[in-house]
Amino acid sequence: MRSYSLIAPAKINLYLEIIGDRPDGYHELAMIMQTISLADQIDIHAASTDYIRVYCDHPQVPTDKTNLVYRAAALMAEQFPDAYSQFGGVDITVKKRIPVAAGLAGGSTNAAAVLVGINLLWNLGLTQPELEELGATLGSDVPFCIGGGTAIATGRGEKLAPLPGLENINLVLGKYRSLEVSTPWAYKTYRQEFGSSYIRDSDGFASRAHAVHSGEIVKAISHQDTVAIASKLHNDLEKVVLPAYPQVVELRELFAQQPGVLASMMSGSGPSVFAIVESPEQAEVVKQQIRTAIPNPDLELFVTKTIAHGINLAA
Ligand SMILES: C[C@@](CO)(OP(=O)(O)O)[C@H](O)COP(=O)(O)OP(=O)(O)OC[C@H]1O[C@@H](n2ccc(N)nc2=O)[C@H](O)[C@@H]1O
Ligand SMILES: Nc1ncnc2c1ncn2[C@@H]1O[C@H](COP(=O)(O)OP(=O)(O)O)[C@@H](O)[C@H]1O
Repeated sequence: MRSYSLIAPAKINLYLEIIGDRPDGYHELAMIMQTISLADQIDIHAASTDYIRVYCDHPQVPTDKTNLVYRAAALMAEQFPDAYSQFGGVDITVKKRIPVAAGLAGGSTNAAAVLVGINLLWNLGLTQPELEELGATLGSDVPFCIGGGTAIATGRGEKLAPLPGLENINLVLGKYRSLEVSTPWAYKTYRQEFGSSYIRDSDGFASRAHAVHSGEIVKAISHQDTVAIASKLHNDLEKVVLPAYPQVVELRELFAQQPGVLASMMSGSGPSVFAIVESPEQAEVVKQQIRTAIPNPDLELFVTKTIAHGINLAA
């Protein structure tokens, strides 16, 4: 086949604990990652040229060499030069639905889809662990986005251990189009504000004196207990992002006040906020109530749910 269409779903973080800072400039994390049904579509075509070209319909997404999709294709070309010269270039179209710079891993899941798609297009036969290893060189969230589902991510986010998949947990997601949070800014600010509570060992690694504990939410996930999961949500990056973005605080509180909402929290480095809702019907009602309370068209709202897989071929 000379073209593939892939569905690239977003993620939320049900738990994000910053354990400490690392000598390589990253932070040591304990996260619980969860794939959701909100997704982009990535179409990959074998080109008649030997170029990598990226097309995208979203004004905030670059189509040059800085696009993670371009970087993923260039990585495959560099790693597999024989296949690149045999099969030629690729044209990649990104149909964006996932809000950009939102803490939903939009760029990372697009890159993951390109790795999976080119593996098929060039008949490379790479295994999922091999694709994950390549993905880690593009970004910390890329390995998770390949297989998706529910997983504990440690290290800088690239070391994965699967958890029992959570399907059909109902969510409402909100993001102000004009608000963007830079992930490097969020971590840098965290280091500046909370770095002093780290204990640094002789190798330069640091760990926080008072760690939170992911054990209880892991237990709740094993029991598929949505109410208990909702009561154990945690995100250390809220400590730096919420004070800088009062609109996000307001949205998070408004979500929490709606009937049927079990809990609300910011995802990743934000500024998207998600609410866990008891039923799909209530999720639609919550979306309407938020829209009535905040008629500002800058606020995008989505009804979505948890799913148990990552990158898939489009039907
Ligand atoms: C916060 C999270 C939570 O899932 O996601 P987003 O909110 O970006 O979706 C991730 O940790 C983001 O992962 P990702 O967006 O892939 O980050 P990368 O490209 O690897 O790193 C971007 C920058 O963030 C900082 N960074 C990232 C990961 C990490 N464990 N420690 C860090 O300090 C570093 O400054 C790095 O240069
Ligand atoms: N394929 C892509 N999709 C979205 N953003 C991209 C992509 N490639 C590069 N970017 C850039 O990456 C930045 C982070 O976007 P995104 O990956 O959506 O957010 P986050 O890291 O918060 O999950 C944006 O500023 C955007 O311009």
